[in-house]
Amino acid sequence: MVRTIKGLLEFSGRNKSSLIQSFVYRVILTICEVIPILAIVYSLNSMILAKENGNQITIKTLIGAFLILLVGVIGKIIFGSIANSKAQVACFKMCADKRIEIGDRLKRIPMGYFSSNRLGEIASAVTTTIGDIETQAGHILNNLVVGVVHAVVIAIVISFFDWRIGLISIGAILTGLFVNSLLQKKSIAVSPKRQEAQSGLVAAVLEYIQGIAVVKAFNLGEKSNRAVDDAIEESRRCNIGLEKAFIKLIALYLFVFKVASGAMLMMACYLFSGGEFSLSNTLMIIVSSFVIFSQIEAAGNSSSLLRMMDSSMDKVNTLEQIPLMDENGMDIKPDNYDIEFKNVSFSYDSRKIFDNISLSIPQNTTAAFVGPSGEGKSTICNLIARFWDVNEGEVRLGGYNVKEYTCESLLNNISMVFQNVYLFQDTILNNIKFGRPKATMEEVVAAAKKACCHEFISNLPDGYSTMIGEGGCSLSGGEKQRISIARAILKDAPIIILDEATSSVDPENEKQLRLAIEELTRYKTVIMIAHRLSTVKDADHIFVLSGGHIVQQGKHEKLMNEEGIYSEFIQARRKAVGWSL
Ligand SMILES: Nc1ncnc2c1ncn2[C@@H]1O[C@H](COP(=O)(O)OP(=O)(O)OP(=O)(O)O)[C@@H](O)[C@H]1O
Repeated sequence: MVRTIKGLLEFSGRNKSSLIQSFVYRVILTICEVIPILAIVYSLNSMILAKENGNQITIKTLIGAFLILLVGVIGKIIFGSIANSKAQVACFKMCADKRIEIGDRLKRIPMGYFSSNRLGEIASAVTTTIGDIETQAGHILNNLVVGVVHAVVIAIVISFFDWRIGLISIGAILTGLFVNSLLQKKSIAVSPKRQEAQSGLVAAVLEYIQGIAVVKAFNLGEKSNRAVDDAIEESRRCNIGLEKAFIKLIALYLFVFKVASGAMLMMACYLFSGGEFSLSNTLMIIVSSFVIFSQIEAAGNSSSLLRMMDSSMDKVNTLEQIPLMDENGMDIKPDNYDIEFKNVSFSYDSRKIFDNISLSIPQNTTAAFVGPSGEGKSTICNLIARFWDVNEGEVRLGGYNVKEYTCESLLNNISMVFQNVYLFQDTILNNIKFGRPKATMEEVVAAAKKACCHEFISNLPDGYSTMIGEGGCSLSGGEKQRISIARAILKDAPIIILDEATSSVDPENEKQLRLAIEELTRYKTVIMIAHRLSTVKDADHIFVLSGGHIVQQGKHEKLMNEEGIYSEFIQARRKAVGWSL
């Protein structure tokens, strides 16, 4: 428990003091909960004393007892609500901070980290795992703190009346805590399995949703459902396993306190019958024996969740320990935008893509990469933007190795327009402003006009405020492309990486797309994966990739006059299935 409290305080970051305050208020609240017992003792004593003297209990005594009771109740309400709100607000803030921290971190880790399994892991960590901590951390820890403090305070009070009954209650608390530690040990074994199952479930559901179009097109309903069904089954099995693992120990935990309550009660009666205990003390112990363990018993259920929270925090913390690519990066503003590959070798895991390639792209020129499918054209772009790190050699931008930049200062220089455009579930305005969040409406409209999308946006019912579906699914391919170009125009970065769309668009859309690209690439350094002969022909420099090397390079005319795969391809274009031009 102490370990979890320490872990939670570390996890809470800047909300640590609110969390500590909530614990302190909980302790005061617990003391307030003991006060009514004092009121009972006070009234019983007065009642018995009055009876012995043949008198009636006075109004003054009753008011006194009532006031003691009132102090306890008011204290409980005030400190309980402060403690609850402090703990809950601290948990919400701490989890919001964690989600933002993880989001920031994800931008700065290599793309290699994001395999499909990891997507499930990350998604479940950010949603369900942090969600568990958010909703449960405050309650679990408060229940435990209240449970233990409540029992200890009453045990101390009882010890003043009779040390033997005090010993029974303290012995029960210690035994209960021991059983509790067994419970947590058990939990160490089963909680990570449950979390693994949770990640697997999220990964399976994500994959199912992402591939829903293929599932429908190929009528794979049953087959693909099986993966989700299996993940649900595994998650169910782990959840039930978790419960089963705890059932016996929780029963033992409750048994200890029930037996102790009984023993306290019997002991009080025994001492009363032997004349060692007054009636009022006996009644007080009887009342206390019912109250003393009520909170710590309730805390027993929470304690089984303690380890679950522990492993939730561990899981989130591991995400925070992924090494950042730009830990030692500097905020660099280069003087020029020349791009250079110096003896670069690169592999995805064991699959080698480039073997010692060198190339240079002077600023304000257009470089086109062509070659058969899978030869590494997109990979060139990924290396320039440092989505991946080279294995050997250097990629340089403006005279600096891309590894010397912070990710942010490197990407400030680059706009990327992908073939598969992704638009966020937000307004068109915000999707364009993604390129420069502080842009004014006039600047957004100017960019949209240059990208030839102002007209169709203006014709939408809500214009720029029109909401688009996740992934931009309510717009046509050409419209999405032009919005992504508007976004890049607004960013106005000096380097443009352009993966030209291969999908055929109608002539009107194609004309608009070409105009938009012309606007985007004017006076810029352009790296393009070209799919159309017309764009390749105009490039200042063409690089032909094959077999992990640059097999040819130069202008279109030069390459056409050389023997090699470029001219062969152009001449026998119809045969060259799979080429990107
Ligand atoms: N994240 C990745 N992990 C492992 N292998 C990858 C990854 N991305 C690409 N590859 C592989 O690296 C090779 C080069 O991929 P890349 O996308 O750069 O080729 P490309 O020339 O752009 O292909 P295309 O013209 O078909 O788009 C391919 O064989 C591809 O399967």
